[in-house]
Amino acid sequence: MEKCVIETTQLTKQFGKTTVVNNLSICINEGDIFGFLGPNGAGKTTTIRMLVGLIAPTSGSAKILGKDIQADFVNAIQDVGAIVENPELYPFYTGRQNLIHFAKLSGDVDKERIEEVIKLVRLENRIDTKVKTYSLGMRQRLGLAQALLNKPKVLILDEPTNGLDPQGMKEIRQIIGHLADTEKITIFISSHLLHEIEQLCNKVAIVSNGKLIVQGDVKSLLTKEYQEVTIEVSDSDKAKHILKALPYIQDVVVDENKITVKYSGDSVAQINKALVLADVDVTHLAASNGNLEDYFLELTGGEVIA
Ligand SMILES: Nc1ncnc2c1ncn2[C@@H]1O[C@H](COP(=O)(O)OP(=O)(O)OP(=O)(O)O)[C@@H](O)[C@H]1O
Repeated sequence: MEKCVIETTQLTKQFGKTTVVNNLSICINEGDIFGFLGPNGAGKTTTIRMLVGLIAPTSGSAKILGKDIQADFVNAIQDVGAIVENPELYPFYTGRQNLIHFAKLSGDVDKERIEEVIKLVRLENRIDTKVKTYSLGMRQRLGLAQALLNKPKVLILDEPTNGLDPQGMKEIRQIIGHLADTEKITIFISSHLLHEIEQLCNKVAIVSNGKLIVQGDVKSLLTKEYQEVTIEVSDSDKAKHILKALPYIQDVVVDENKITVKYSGDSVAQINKALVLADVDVTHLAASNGNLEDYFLELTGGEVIA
């Protein structure tokens, strides 16, 4: 079996009588972009705080590159870069001055590495302006640059796109994807956004109420076997009859003049064509994501993941 770069074994954290992380056992392999997915309050941040040694587990253990976080903290953490909560940055320094400051603190970071990380997070254009003028996305990218200074083999990121607009989210996703590809960094990323994990990660663990629900390949766990489209038509009874006869249709549900169709493959155009050829006017046609969210509700026992 492949070795785990990050491994938790029955990791548990209780605050008073409340169990926030409950017997969590997960394994992240080298080169994974691993999504740690769960609704707000599922215990993601608490897990990450244990992974980076900010708090101690109540029981169980966590290892990074085979080294135990509790028993061998300094060695376990030496190849880890992390952003937990908001990165601490100095607003009256420029981005570059912040990086120089953090490089000095960590000791053995040379000037070339500072230039490299600026490029990796795509902040070349704004690196010499003060951080107080940065957008949230730019601050996150500077935080990421700081986490990269020591050339980590493992990056642990707690909701790095939280609060960003869609463009800012996309930039962070692109940067993270690029880091995994070119720098060969294994990445652990928490999120409550299903679509984000779907777009970015190859592996996923889904947590709810501190418990692992399932872990595995994103493709096999999150990708639907069928797609869904809603159609509005002039004659829904006739449309239903026609659609049900088509080989790639899995299900047809009629609600007045609105029809929800589950279909396999790439057949929206064919669905449209079949209806039009049978003289059914299609007044509206829209792809929907309904099932994925339904699937999640099922998995998390009714808790919504956006
Ligand atoms: N120090 C603490 N003392 C008591 N309860 C805590 C503490 N830290 C976290 N909790 C509780 O543990 C639960 C899980 O919190 P955690 O922040 O780990 O969840 P999360 O999945 O990261 O969600 P979010 O995205 O909302 O931060 C929450 O109910 C929270 O109130």
